Amino acid sequence: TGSSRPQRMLKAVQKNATKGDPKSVISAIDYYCRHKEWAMNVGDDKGLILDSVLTEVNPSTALELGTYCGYSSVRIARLLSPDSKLITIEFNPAFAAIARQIIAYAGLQDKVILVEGASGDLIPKMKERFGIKSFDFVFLDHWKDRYVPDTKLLEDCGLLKKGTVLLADNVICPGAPEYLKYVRNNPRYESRYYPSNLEYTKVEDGLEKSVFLE
Ligand SMILES: C[C@H](C[C@H]1O[C@@H](n2cnc3c(N)ncnc32)[C@H](O)[C@@H]1O)NC(=O)c1cc(-c2ccc(F)cc2)cc(O)c1O
Ligand SMILES: [Mg+2]
Repeated sequence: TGSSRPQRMLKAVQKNATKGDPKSVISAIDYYCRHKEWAMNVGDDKGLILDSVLTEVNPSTALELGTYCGYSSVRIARLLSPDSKLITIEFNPAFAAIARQIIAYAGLQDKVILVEGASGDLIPKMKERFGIKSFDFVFLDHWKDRYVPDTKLLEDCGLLKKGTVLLADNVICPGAPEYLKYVRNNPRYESRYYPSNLEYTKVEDGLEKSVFLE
């Protein structure tokens, strides 16, 4: 059987990026996905918005839901300060295996804890397993109909604190209409939409940033 798209993406990183250089890993993936084979990374355009929100928040503990191949894990971890950590959750073992290799190639394995499993099962275990009191930043990029249940789960597990920033990908394409309704009509959140485009295309998409106020 042939290779998979994630395997080809990893090959492109190993061929075109410099080991230990996160910026070159990001560029190698963006080049490959724009010119060779599309893939569902947050991408370079929305990536710049992710970078600016991260720089503003400067989180000590960050959570990512939906690692895929680790592109946004590398984007996030490269901007974390020395003792900060990113926990990223991915339930597809094949994707997780590629992501581990891409994160390691970027030299960021000490800042990223990749956990294999479903967000709904793992979020309630964050405190006991990883000693997390609360998250400063959450990047939602997994199944779009899990954004609302998992946000409620994070609230119920006491993993959000005053000022925690949630940043959600794909709120227009593929779309997360229930999530937009939830955060925009909820007095416990202050939300703002950042217009952009679906990764590597001209299709409209954007990120929704929601600050937890409770
Ligand atoms: C959902 C995927 C991203 C990953 O999330 C993991 N996952 C899921 N649910 C869970 C869980 N509950 N717990 C842990 N991991 C979990 C999965 O295995 C994928 O690897 N992302 C997308 O589907 C996605 C799709 C598009 C897209 C847009 C236009 C098109 F024409 C076609 C596709 C764009 C994007 O930017 C995406 O992000
Ligand atoms: Mg996405």
